[in-house]
Amino acid sequence: MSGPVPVPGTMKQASAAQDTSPASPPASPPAQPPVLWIFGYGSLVWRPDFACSDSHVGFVRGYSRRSCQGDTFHRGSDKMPGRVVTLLEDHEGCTWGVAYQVRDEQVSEALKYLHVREAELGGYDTKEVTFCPQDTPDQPLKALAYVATPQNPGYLGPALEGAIATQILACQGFSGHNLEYLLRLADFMQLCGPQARDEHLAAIVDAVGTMLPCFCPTKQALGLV
Ligand SMILES: N[C@@H](CCC(=O)N[C@@H](CS)C(=O)NCC(=O)O)C(=O)O
Repeated sequence: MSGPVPVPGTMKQASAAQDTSPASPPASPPAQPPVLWIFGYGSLVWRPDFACSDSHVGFVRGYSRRSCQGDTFHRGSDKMPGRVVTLLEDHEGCTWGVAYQVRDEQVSEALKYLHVREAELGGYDTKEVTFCPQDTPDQPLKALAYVATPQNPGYLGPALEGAIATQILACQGFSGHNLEYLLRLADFMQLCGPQARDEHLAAIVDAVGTMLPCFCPTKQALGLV
């Protein structure tokens, strides 16, 4: 369901010397569904940046959100990779986010955009998940999620929340500071309500809060009073 659509004319043509049978017509690009749901659980919850026809807040079961993916473009650099989130399979896990409905021409536009933003620049791959809208959890939807697996070169793996907070505070990239990424996601989770609490995310935010005075000393600490 994802990945670049082959561009007609770039397919390998059979050479005349080797093959006298008439060339088969070029394969048409893979058919894309007229309606597709895309599940966002990181920056996509607050910056989807693609046109959609509908969206719902909700959750996917069987996965936990973890800050395990390194990011050397959007929120970090090659020397100082930031930390962004991915989904880890977890039988007892539940991750809240937003599902966006794209229709008709929106489908190819969204997939083309997300392939660059998520796959090429972020190291994410696509995975089908079952999304439960907050208001109708008994009417689940199949959705496409972008997941950074341990096999991708940018994967950093788990770390203690204090170490993750230190890394986030020190990193920024093309899309902004890594702290903005964390706090905007935390803001979204606040809006989802207490039933959506993400202990991992909350622990990182708490750790950042204990470290910020070191980064933002008070006037007293600066001897200005
Ligand atoms: N795929 C997850 C995570 C997406 C994510 O955070 N991807 C990074 C790529 S490394 C991104 O798009 N960052 C844009 C930004 O930080 O503004 C989602 O569904 O939200």
